[in-house]
Amino acid sequence: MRYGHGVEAVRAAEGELMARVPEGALMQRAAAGLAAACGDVLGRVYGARVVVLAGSGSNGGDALFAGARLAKRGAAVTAVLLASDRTHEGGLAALLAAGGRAVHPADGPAVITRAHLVLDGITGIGGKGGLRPAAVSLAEAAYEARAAIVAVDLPSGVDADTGEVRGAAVRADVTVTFGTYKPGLLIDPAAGLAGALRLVDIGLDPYLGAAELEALQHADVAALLPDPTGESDKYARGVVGIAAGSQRYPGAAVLAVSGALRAGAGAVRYVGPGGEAVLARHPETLVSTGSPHEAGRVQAWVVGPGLGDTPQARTTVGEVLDSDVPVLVDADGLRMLDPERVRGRTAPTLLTPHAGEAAALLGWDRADVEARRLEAVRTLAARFGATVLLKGSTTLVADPRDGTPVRVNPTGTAWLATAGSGDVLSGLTGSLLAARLDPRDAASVGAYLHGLSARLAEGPLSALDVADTIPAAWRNVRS
Ligand SMILES: NC(=O)C1=CN([C@@H]2O[C@H](COP(=O)(O)OP(=O)(O)OC[C@H]3O[C@@H](n4cnc5c(N)ncnc54)[C@H](OP(=O)(O)O)[C@@H]3O)[C@@H](O)[C@H]2O)[C@@H](O)CC1
Ligand SMILES: Nc1ncnc2c1ncn2[C@@H]1O[C@H](COP(=O)(O)OP(=O)(O)O)[C@@H](O)[C@H]1O
Ligand SMILES: [K+]
Repeated sequence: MRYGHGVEAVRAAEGELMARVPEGALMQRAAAGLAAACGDVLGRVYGARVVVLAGSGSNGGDALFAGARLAKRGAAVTAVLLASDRTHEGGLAALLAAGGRAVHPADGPAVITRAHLVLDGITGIGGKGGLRPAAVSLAEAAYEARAAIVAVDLPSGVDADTGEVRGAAVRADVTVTFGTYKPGLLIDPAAGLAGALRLVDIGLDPYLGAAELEALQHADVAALLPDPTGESDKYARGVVGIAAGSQRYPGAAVLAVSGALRAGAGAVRYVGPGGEAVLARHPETLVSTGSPHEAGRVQAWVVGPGLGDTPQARTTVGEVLDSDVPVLVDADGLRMLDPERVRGRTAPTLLTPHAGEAAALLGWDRADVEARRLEAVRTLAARFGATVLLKGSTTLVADPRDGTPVRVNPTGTAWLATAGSGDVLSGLTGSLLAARLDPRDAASVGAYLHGLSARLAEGPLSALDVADTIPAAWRNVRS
């Protein structure tokens, strides 16, 4: 598991640790890890041209001390001092003593153009808002130069706690972060500016407290995957009911059923007008045309994909919500969903909106949901008393229980932004719910396998390709 903590938790942990170690020790640990990472990026430190963009805080201090270490190893290091009267004194002295030099920001672009590596030490967890004008031109010069850009702790200009980017920000190739991952490194749009992540242990772990975010890794997913045992029959493995599709969108039914069948359901019951299309593709499906409560016993329901917005669709959603098994509500099922109705359910509910659907449920603009995903997903979970999986370039899963870390999905590719891939996710996740995974686990394992399937499919893909690659993703996680 990868854990993430917000700025307050990091500052508190740093405070406790600093009281136990000699002054400056933490910064030296950070700088040592940073210099080692720069060495790896450069390949050869001796003779390399390195530029340190040094802001006025400790982030600049880290970068200057790392610059000093690189200078001692034979790099030509130039620091651009963004606030020359407030530069970290110890860091600057160390750099100068190691043979580095310092220049005014006006001279920055010229040295950046010739650099092999630019260290972004403008702001870290103390940064507020986007980059200020003097820093913007340096960040642009770095982006245009051929240098590798290594961000110190965070790409400067992003919001460490939320992943928001409210103005100009550094676009890094690598971010070397200290002690723990910050939310802004894991959640888009900021995460998209961080490049490859590298965590340096500075000894904070014992003081960090409960995580705010978690990202499952292969081993965590492997431990959660439901495998049939020798005793299992199809009912024990879980029967999933799918109420999806319409005359107009029968494909959504096929896709949701595909996702469910590929994710190990013992059986799939399909209810709705898409039965013919479903059977043509998946003859193993148990199809009925009546209403959900006439369909036979299931261990979980998926309702919504391609359902349309008719009175019949509403009745279907209502009936499914009346059931006493876990329910996943997606797409059209999310229209006009009543929070009290969802809160009143006796079994868990999992909502899987994309940003547009989340915006409609929240009464926000879609752009605000995309900019403030963490807040959006938490607000929805609290309002509906349900687990919420918010889809998009970063998929998040929030649980209504207080203090439960939000899960961030680390897999996926932008190729997933293809019509119908969300329908596959709903079927896949429904199967996991039917296999009796807790809704938060079902949602995060579902998103993980979905994203991994898309990656394994490599390149352009259709929604059915994603479904067809789920078994390969399952094996990949197990291997
Ligand atoms: N504490 C520890 O033990 C350890 C901390 N560590 C390191 O310290 C970092 C945190 O350091 P920090 O608290 O000094 O804040 P930091 O990120 O440097 O930024 C604050 C400065 O930036 C300025 N500034 C703000 N916004 C700005 C903007 N938009 N554009 C430009 N400038 C802006 C602001 O100036 P002001 O607003 O006062 O003008 C202020 O001076 C942390 O990320 C990690 O790298 C590691 O060494 C491990 C041990
Ligand atoms: N830029 C992106 N990067 C990664 N995954 C994405 C991106 N955009 C969308 N996705 C994923 O693609 C899927 C699209 O689902 P959805 O929006 O419901 O589409 P549809 O309704 O067409 O099925 C979701 O799993 C979502 O997380
Ligand atoms: K930085």
